[in-house]
Amino acid sequence: MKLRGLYAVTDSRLLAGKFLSYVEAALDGGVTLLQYRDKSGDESKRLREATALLRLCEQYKTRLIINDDAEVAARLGVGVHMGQTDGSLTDARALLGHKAIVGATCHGSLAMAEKAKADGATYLAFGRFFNSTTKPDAPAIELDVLTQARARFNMPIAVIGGITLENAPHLVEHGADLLAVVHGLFGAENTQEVTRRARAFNALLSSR
Ligand SMILES: Cc1ncc(COP(=O)(O)OP(=O)(O)O)c(N)n1
Ligand SMILES: Cc1ncsc1CCOP(=O)(O)O
Ligand SMILES: [Mg+2]
Repeated sequence: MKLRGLYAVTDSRLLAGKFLSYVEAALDGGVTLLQYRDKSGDESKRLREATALLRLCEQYKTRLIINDDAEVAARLGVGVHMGQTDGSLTDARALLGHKAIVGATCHGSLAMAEKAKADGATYLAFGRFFNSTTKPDAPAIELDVLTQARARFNMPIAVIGGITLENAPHLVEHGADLLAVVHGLFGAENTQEVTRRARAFNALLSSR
């Protein structure tokens, strides 16, 4: 599967009061994958918001990914992103079927990436590469991991953590396919700026 471009990741706190308008602005600028990431633990809210995002994604022909929760992904017929403590990747793959996008957090570990590949991951996610206001405590990793991963894996590689339009070119040069971004995309003053940033992130990946 060819997966390359901007991977927009939502954040319920950052997007409070402007959730759908900011997501639609990003979709308008071009989004390869949209991840619904909500850590509130409010299940009915999660299902309601994810359903609203699915409608928008259908309109813009974008693939929706649910963070952490393979059951919700199965209910909606979309993909899932699984962290190291979010349950079994093999089970998620079995639940969602062979066509679904199943992403896996590998932090900075090639061994985790090998296992994720063997367990049926669609893409491998590495990070955090830079300081992140969204998840400051995520383990920091070096750019060198990306170089090694690119040389070893012939499958889509997502990168995450403090990515901005200024630092993203380094990640693309080192082999990233998907730029997974929260604050660097949605931490904008207005919807026009979100759209401009989405276009600019995509331009970094389309020129190579
Ligand atoms: C694309 C992408 N990469 C990594 C993560 C982080 O997943 P995880 O380690 O499970 O942490 P949380 O996001 O659940 O806090 C991600 N969500 N997306
Ligand atoms: C979920 C996650 N995992 C590692 S860093 C991160 C947060 C990404 O958000 P931001 O792009 O704002 O740093
Ligand atoms: Mg998780």
